[in-house]
Amino acid sequence: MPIGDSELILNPDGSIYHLNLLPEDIATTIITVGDPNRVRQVSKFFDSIELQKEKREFITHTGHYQGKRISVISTGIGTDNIDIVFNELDALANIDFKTREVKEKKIPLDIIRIGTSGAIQPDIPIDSFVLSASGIGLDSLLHFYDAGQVRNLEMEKKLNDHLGWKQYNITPYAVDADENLVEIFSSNRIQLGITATNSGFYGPQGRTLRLPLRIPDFHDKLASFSFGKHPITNLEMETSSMYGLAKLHGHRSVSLNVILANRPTREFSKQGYKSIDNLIEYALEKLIANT
Ligand SMILES: O=P(O)(O)O[C@H]1O[C@H](CO)[C@@H](O)[C@H]1O
Ligand SMILES: O=c1cc[nH]c(=O)[nH]1
Repeated sequence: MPIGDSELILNPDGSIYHLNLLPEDIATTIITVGDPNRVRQVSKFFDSIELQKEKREFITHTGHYQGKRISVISTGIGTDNIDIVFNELDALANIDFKTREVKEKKIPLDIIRIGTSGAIQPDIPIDSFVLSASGIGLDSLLHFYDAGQVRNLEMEKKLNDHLGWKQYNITPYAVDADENLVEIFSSNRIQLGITATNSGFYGPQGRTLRLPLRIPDFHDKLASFSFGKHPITNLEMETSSMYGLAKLHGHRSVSLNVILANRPTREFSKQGYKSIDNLIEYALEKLIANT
């Protein structure tokens, strides 16, 4: 049955509603960044840029880097935006916009986040890199999808028992990164860890400026949890939902983050742009060497 006009929304030029893109505009390798200005920071490394489009906070550049076609797209902040970006990217790849039917032969995408984050372990240096082996969702996005088959239910159970946050109506979900992409982007330059994703930057990451917080031992509870080889290392706002929605759609996803803040030591990077540049170069190098 064709997907209705109110569900798959196309603009008058045939492009998808929020991303403003046509199916041919995207590569199958996609870098996502939160900050729209970071799109330029990535594409400045490309040998050529064939397409630049934007709408709202969603800027896309598609080009070639050492012979590989790559798209870089800004998601803006938060898992609510990840819901839009991942559903619309999948639609671009796997729904026929003319018939409004899901295509029989699916195209898998590789989606790599180059983001920024705050460490919750004191020994993770500012400006270092963390690769999220798993994402823990303190947000609620994945609870709206039938996602049991892609969640790490064993980790979820152990985590929920450890946190005891049902009293605050918080029931985290957990999803692992794509194993092959973890291998491709691993090296001694990047630390693997479990990333906790939440729906805000202040209270939801245990920050207080003027408002008192409800969970007094928020960081300690998260930082004292580990599963398998990794503790929870860092907090940011996209990874858990990326992993969930990528897996549900049959895509591969991995999240790489520069540590800009160390919450226990209360430090913040003084060279954020440069450190992000370093992670972009690292990610592009790994992409070319391995895919
Ligand atoms: O730098 P980006 O990729 O946006 O990532 C981090 O920075 C934003 C908050 O400042 C959130 O999106 C968080 O996940
Ligand atoms: O502490 C931080 C730093 C960057 N991004 C976040 O979401 N949190």
